[in-house]
Amino acid sequence: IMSLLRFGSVLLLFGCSLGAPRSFSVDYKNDCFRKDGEEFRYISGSIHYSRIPRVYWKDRLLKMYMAGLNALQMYIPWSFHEESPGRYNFSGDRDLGHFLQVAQDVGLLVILRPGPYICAEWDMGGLPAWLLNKKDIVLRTSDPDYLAAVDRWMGKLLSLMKPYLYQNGGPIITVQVENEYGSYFACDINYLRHLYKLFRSHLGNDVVLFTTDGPGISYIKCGTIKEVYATVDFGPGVDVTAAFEAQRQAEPHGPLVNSELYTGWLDHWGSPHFVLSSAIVAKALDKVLATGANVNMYMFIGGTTFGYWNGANDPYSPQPTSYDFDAPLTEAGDLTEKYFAIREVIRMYRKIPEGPVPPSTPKYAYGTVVMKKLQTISDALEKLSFSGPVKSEYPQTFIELNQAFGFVLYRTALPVDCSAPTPLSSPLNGVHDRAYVSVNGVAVGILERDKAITVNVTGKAGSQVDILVESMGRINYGHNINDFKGLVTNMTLGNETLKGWTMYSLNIDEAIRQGLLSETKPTASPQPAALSPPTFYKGSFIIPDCIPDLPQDTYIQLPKWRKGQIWINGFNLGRYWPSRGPQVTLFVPANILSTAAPNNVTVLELEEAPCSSGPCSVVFTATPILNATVQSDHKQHGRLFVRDGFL
Ligand SMILES: CCCCNC(=S)N1C[C@H](O)[C@@H](O)[C@@H](O)[C@H]1CO
Repeated sequence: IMSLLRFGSVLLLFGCSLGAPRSFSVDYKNDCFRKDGEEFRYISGSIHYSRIPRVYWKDRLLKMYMAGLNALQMYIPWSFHEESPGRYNFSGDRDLGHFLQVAQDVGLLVILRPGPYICAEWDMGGLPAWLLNKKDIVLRTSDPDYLAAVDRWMGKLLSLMKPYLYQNGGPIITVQVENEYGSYFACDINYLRHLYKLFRSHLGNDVVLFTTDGPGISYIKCGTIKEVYATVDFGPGVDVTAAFEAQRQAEPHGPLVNSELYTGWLDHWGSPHFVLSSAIVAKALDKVLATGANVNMYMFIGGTTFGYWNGANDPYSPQPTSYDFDAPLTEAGDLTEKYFAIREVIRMYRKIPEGPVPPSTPKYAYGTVVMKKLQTISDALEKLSFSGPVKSEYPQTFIELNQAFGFVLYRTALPVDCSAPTPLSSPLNGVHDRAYVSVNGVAVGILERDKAITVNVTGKAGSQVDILVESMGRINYGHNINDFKGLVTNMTLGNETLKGWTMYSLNIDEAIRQGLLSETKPTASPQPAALSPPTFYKGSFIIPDCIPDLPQDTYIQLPKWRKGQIWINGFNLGRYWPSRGPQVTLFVPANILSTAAPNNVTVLELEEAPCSSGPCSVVFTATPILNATVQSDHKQHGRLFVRDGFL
């Protein structure tokens, strides 16, 4: 008997139990989930590992656990892990397995949302841009080329996920198929059925699969199949009873689930920063929990969309670098009044863990860093274009030039003398998404998708016309997610179509990593101009290693700069656009800073840096600014105020 007891205790030590095997299922009889045979309700929060540095995953997850959550909900952005076909990346900040292990160590179960499409204000809703190599691909359908890529990706991903299923000893209790498919135009039930069979083939028959759709029959009709448990999502202000009645139309029995109770909302460049009061969120959470329903709060922490990863809404409206979402934990993981208000609501429904909540991280104001002018994009072409120039009669798109993100330089020449200002246009609004136009190295204007399709140019025949085109992020929701970038239609000068193009695919990130950009000899004090050709600037600062606790998190602000991209020690921090707002500062996580060497700051200013009137600088401050006044030329999104019922 002693040896049996000893053996049993060893098994328990390793999380096995001599009793019933680990199980998680839907109990249709009692309208609930069951975990290991016991009734179970999840109170969950969304966190995107792809928007938080790996070093901070445990801090954020602990804060979520201490708020009283028993689960987290996470997306897997396909493009984050397969940037080109067959080249997978699951390391460092993309180490999915490590994130799942930390979640389990902290004591959080996992609601996995692997897509293949995820929306999430992520470029093309998480779908990799290289799918657009097939120009007429119909994404999120039974398109054979799309499904072949999905089968390969899901074969790789779901095989990695299987050991992390709850039944197999891991934290994953449920897996979502697709994402709000009922909101998509295609309504291709065979596609959903294909995904169902694909998920079952890799994950087995035990794991609970579910779908999520808006709380209405119009969404549920095309978003659900009988083999997969249907859930709904809705924000504060939506009538809870009506929303769950909609779910009951698809699932007369089984647990009630709100998969996305919005705690805030997304931002767009040029629109006011969205905030939602703690009282509204707490009241909405209480109403949902009072029904006995399961709930996931979207977002519990939003984090940062680093690099070029952000998406856009349609009509074309790209989202900013910050994904703060006015969530209970700020972009930097700081505790807010909303965090504690939510915690008090949860306390009414389940025991809250005892003990200290990990504190907000200190922020350090490293101060001003003087910036020196480097080369313009046009001057540095041979350093930036690793693949060299491509010539063709008509402009090619980013994808045709084998580029997914960032910038491409399109070069041509004036075919005739333009002594009078002559319109250079994209008559079909084909600049995707913003273009910076120079003639013989002099900036002459900006073209912008849906906003500005013409600039006037002058110059002699043969003058060099440089058009730097910037992708601002692919549409991630709705009919037009197959969002090609670059000059996607022809350009005209006057009434003539411009022909004879030389295009440079630019790998700026690699050029900066290799330190290829050089300073330029200071020219005679340039006249202050309203616009300059896209130009690099560089500065550096030392963080002394004798100050305890440094480096710490910080924010970077660029006073009087207009729009561009920032790299710190080669890490692509994201886009800045203080001239449009609402975001003015960018979060700088401590892990990209160093006390062992000077910290290099590289800025690509696309419009005009405040450097012509003397030394220019950037500033590292301790406080974020996400709600600056914005240009009011931006309309809000109907769906935002209609579907999600915000007050
Ligand atoms: C303006 C249209 C927004 C569409 N997206 C909506 S409703 N959302 C639902 C979607 O499932 C989620 O990924 C997020 O994209 C969320 C908004 O944060």
